[in-house]
Amino acid sequence: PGWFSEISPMWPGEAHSLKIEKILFQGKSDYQNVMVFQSATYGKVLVLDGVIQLTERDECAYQEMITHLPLCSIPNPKKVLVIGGGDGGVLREVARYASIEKIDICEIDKMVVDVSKQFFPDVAIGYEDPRVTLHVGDGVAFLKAAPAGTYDAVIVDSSDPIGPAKELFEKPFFQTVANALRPGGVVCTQAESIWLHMDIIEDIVENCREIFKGSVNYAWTTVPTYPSGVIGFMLCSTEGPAVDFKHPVNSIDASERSLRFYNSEIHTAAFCLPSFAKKVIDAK
Ligand SMILES: NCCCN[C@H]1CC[C@H](NCCCN)CC1
Repeated sequence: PGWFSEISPMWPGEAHSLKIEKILFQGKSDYQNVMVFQSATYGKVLVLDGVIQLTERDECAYQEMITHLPLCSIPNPKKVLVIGGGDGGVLREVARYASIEKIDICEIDKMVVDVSKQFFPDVAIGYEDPRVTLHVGDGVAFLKAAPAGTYDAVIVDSSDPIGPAKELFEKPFFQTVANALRPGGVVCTQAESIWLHMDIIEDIVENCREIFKGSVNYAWTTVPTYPSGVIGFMLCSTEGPAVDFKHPVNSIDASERSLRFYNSEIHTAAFCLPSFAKKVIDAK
């Protein structure tokens, strides 16, 4: 009955719309409004505070890229932490690595976990892996409590800076991530759109260059149902064994036939930027 339009002050003057077939869930958690609807052409859709988080049709692009860009850049990931990502899609991708022994996830909103398990079983399947431990709480506090050097990789699968994820875009958070990573450990964060948020990206790159003394790179990919049709990622490593994000040392795509989006060529291509973005990001 009608259309859902994603109107937000974060992308003024534009709105992507999806045709609604049926609204399946509407609720309000302690943190945000949660909605699920069946769309006409993108499968089921998860919306938080009016912002599209994922659709069944294109979630593979985001979940696979945010996971395999960092994890294919280090030889043998063993301990991985996911901040956010309550829908479970990143967990599904992390679970593909046999070398991994422990997967921690810290999601602030339990309703996101429960709603994903109920309406997006192919995404929430990530929770079924025995290596996964779910912590419901604030990611900043969780990281502060983690012993220094605990993780090989941290993946920050956050929503946008307006709402519960606001502090996941600020400098103190990046410092806590760096402390929780081993030398040569890697972090990958959701880093907005080069078409919409060059100012936010500029600040994030500047903060990351000051905190992460290994390599700092920006990658991007296409997700049709995110505003401007693209989403980016910050890939950073701490001082220690060198990490070359642009040339994967892991070829997960060779063994994983069920990958719908990620492959080692698109891994390398993801770091190629248009000139207007290169000028800002490489200059930092
Ligand atoms: N596991 C999927 C979580 C989705 N993360 C975010 C959801 C909001 C989305 N807004 C994009 C705003 C324009 N850059 C970014 C990804």
